[in-house]
Amino acid sequence: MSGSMATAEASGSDGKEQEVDTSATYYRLEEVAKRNSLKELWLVIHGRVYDVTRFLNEHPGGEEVLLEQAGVDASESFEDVGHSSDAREMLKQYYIGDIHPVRTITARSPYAEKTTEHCWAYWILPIVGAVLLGFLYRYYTSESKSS
Ligand code: HEM
Repeated sequence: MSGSMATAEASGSDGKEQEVDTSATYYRLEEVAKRNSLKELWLVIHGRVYDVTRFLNEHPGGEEVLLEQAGVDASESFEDVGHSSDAREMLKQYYIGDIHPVRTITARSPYAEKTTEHCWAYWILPIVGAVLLGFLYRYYTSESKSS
């Protein structure tokens, strides 16, 4: 936690460069999804992006399982296998960046709320208009009857 915050703070000032061991690179899920072949194979485990292209032949679990998870979030499959701590240690070698945090947040709530607001406006305006027209119609018809 504090590590990533330090990175974010330091990335703005050039003087602190030596203190920053990992300047975070962010990828979007769409970018990861494009690397889904034997030529180039990326996958996501717990929000981190791994380029496992050169690991395919070396994976003790075989390249087939990695191909199945190519370009997608493989966190669940990775955990289901119960990989050893050695395997987790190996992840570091293939780490290339993180999944973009902003996109994940905006994709969930604020946009969804906005669309509902729009829907309401689209519904309410015609209804209010129709009710007003109804009243006007009744007003005029009752007036013409009484006269
Ligand atoms: C970069 C990511 C990965 C690394 C570094 C990695 C590493 C390893 C290692 C070192 C082993 C040997 C057993 C162990 O030490 O736990 C292993 C086995 C295995 N892995 Fe992975 N793995 C990765 C991703 C995956 C993924 C995404 C799957 C998807 C299902 C997977 C499925 C398996 C299976 C089925 C085995 C065989 C387990 C067994 O023989 O008991 N691995 N992996």
